[in-house]
Amino acid sequence: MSQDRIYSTPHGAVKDFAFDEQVADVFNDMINRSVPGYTTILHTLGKLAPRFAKSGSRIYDLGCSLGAASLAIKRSVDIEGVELIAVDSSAAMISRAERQLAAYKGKVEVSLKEADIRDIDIENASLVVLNFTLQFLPQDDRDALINKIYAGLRPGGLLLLSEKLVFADSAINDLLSELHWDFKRDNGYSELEIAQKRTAIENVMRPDSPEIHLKRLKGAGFSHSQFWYQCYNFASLVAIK
Ligand SMILES: Nc1ncnc2c1ncn2[C@@H]1O[C@H](C[S@+](CC[C@H]([NH3+])C(=O)[O-])CC(=O)[O-])[C@@H](O)[C@H]1O
Ligand SMILES: O=C(O)C(=O)Cc1ccccc1
Repeated sequence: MSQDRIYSTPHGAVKDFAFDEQVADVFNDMINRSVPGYTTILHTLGKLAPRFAKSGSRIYDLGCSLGAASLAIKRSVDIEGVELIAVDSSAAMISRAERQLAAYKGKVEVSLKEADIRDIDIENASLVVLNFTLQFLPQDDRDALINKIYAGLRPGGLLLLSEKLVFADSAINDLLSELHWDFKRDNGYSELEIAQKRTAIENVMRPDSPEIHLKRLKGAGFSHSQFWYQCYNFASLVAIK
C-alpha cells in the first residue's frame, strides 16, 4: 500500500476532496495517519460483531472504502448464515475492496455494492456500521439515513457510528483541532499537507456535534445510545434498537 503524498506539493487552487483512484491507492495509509483511534475502532468492531451477528441476518458496512471494517467483521464472525453487504459509491474503492475481501476466506458471505447509501434498502440487520461515512452526506440527508437504519435493524441490533466531531465551545473545538493536527504532524504530514487537505475536505465533510448525534439517534427511535470512544475530535458511538 503506497504512502499518501497527495497534498505534499502546492496545488494552487485546491480541488474538493473526492474518493477517486488517486485517493483509493493511498487510502489505507491516509486514514491511519489522519484519524486518531481508527485502529482501536476496528479492533473493537471485531469484539462487537460476534456479539451482535445472528445467523439468518444481515450486516451492513455503509461507506466501506477498502473494506477494512468488513474485514474486521469477516475475521471475527465465525457463524454460518450471515450476509455482509458492503456499500460504497466510489468505483475505485469498491474494486479494491473486492480484492481485499476475497483474499480472506471466512464463514460470512460478502456482497459488495457500488451504490449511494441513501438509495439502498436495509432489512433484517443485526449490525450496521457507519465508520466515518455519515459526515460525508449533506446534513439534510443524515436524519433520513439514521431513520432508515433504525427501521432496518432487528430488535436488539446494533449501529456502530464513528465520526469526526465539531464542538459548539470554540475554545474546546480549537484545542481538539490543534491536537488532531499534532497527531498528523507526528505521523509525518507537513504543514502544507495539513493545510491543503483541510481546504480540500471543508466543503465535502461537515462534522456534527456530539449533541446532534445523540439527538438524531434518539429521534430515530434508538433508546440506548452512547459514545464508547473519543480521541480529540474523533469519536465512535454505539446505538442499540
Ligand atoms: N452517499 C454515499 N454513498 C456511499 N458511499 C459514500 C457516500 N458518501 C461517501 N461515501 C464513501 O464513504 C467513505 C468514507 S471513508 C470510510 C472509511 C471506512 N468505513 C473504513 O472503515 O475504512 C472515511 C473517510 O475517508 O474519512 C468513502 O469511501 C466514500 O466513497
Ligand atoms: O484528514 C483529515 O483531516 C480528516 O479529518 C479525516 C479524513 C480522513 C480521510 C479522508 C478524509 C478525511
